[in-house]
Amino acid sequence: LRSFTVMCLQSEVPGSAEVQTMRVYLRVRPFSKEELSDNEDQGCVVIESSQTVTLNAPKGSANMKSSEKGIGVSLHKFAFSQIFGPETTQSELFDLTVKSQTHDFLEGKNALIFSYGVTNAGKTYTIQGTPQDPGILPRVLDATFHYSEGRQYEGMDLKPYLRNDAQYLDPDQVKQERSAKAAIFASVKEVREVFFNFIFYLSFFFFFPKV
Ligand SMILES: Nc1ncnc2c1ncn2[C@@H]1O[C@H](COP(=O)(O)OP(=O)(O)OP(=O)(O)O)[C@@H](O)[C@H]1O
Repeated sequence: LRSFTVMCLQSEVPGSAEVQTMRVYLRVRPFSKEELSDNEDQGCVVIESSQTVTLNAPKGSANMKSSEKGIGVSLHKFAFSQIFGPETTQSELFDLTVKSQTHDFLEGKNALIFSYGVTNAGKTYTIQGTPQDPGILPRVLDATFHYSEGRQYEGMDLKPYLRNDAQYLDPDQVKQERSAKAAIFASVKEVREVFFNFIFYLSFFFFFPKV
């Protein structure tokens, strides 16, 4: 059964260090034309309700063979926070799963999202998507940039520190930072001028080699 992806979403509960919430979603992708022509659609994944699914072992599979011999069962029922069928669009999936967590994340709460499934299940399509049909990641980035519009800190007295922290600078430190920045820009300008002069002389000799 190569046609489904499981997506887990774990987020922090405000005001509690210990209690964690985890939601597990199932997405069943449509069969491709090649899979349909290979008769892979055997009704193995049956969505019973928005939260329960029944999996029937495919014909000829080890699971089916052992159940025919009376060992084990060929039918399994699973429950999920929510199940999304093959008709679900990228935007519907985002709106119904990650959207509210994105808002919480932007307000400072931690969240973890991961997808799980066998090869060809649709993990990349779900997380990354295509330029025409973006997945969760570009949609979260889009929401993040929209959220940060008009919220940028205009002051110059904050400096990134380590991986995810910032230091406040006093007025003297701000002055030092400004002069260090000016020195960097001046050296870049100098390098650029030397480079352009070099290109100019090179093209001059190329066009007038005998001068
Ligand atoms: N919901 C969907 N609608 C339409 N096509 C889909 C959907 N999900 C996946 N596909 C298509 O199914 C194929 C397999 O999907 P994808 O590459 O995302 O699988 P994967 O789980 O990332 O595989 P792998 O683990 O091998 O990288 C791709 O051609 C993809 O475009």
